Amino acid sequence: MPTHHSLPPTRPTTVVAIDGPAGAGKSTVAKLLADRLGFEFLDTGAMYRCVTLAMLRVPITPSETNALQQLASDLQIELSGSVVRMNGEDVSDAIRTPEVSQAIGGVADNILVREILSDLQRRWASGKRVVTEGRDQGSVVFQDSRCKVFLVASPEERARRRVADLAQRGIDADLQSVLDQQNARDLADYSRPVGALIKAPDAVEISTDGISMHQVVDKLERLVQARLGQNLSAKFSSTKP
Ligand SMILES: Nc1ncnc2c1ncn2[C@@H]1O[C@H](COP(=O)(O)OP(=O)(O)O)[C@@H](O)[C@H]1O
Ligand SMILES: Nc1ccn([C@@H]2O[C@H](COP(=O)(O)OP(=O)(O)O)[C@@H](O)[C@H]2O)c(=O)n1
Repeated sequence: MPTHHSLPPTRPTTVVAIDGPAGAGKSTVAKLLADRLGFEFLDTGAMYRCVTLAMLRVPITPSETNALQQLASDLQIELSGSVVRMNGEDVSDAIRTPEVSQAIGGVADNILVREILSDLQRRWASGKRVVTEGRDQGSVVFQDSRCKVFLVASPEERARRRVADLAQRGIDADLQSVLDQQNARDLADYSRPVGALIKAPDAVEISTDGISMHQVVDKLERLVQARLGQNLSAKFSSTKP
């Protein structure tokens, strides 16, 4: 039986939590910030997207709550950088179709699914330095984080970005229908009883309207330095020759 002294030292978990509505720029800036800091990047929306894709493939509906919860707890989700694997299959592109975005609300509303995925997120981050992004990272999953950001942009700007994003991936989408779908998702995200999109009281709100993603990352880096300065210098001193 291992003694207390033979157990490996547990590294503290350091989390920068970024929340905000769809298209605010969370995943773009979270990835860039993680690269700059030497942190890992956690895209929690990808987990909700995996459960939704699996649900559509069976197919079952969100109203089949027991089957949906069983599906979520049986699903093996692996996130590594920008690559997303579901039961070993690379689904990095398949989870980002408009069909998945449209069906995701019923999955994200399920309280037990949220618990399963929140638990997976905490285990994934355990002992790491992480920039995470989603809807409930600062308010629920990583409430203890000392660095929380609430990223926003106007609905029109977010929809324009999403259309450009889809076009780059060869998906032709019309601005008004993207805006309509986005409004429906915003409403669901802001109003769900558990895990609703909400600015944590200790989060800093940053608007990405009219500023480049690099300017946003500069702001975030300054915030991280101010809030986590000591933890960061620990990293730099440990990597010195
Ligand atoms: N500050 C910014 N200015 C302009 N476009 C941006 C900015 N930040 C992100 N984008 C673009 O907006 C789109 C949506 O960003 P994304 O990071 O996917 O948002 P979210 O993760 O919040 O849904 C991407 O195409 C991205 O390149
Ligand atoms: N932590 C999270 C992350 C995503 N989600 C849900 O998953 C959906 C897709 O998340 P996403 O981050 O991939 O979406 P985009 O903002 O990239 O469009 C959101 O609209 C939420 O309904 C959630 O409920 N909680």
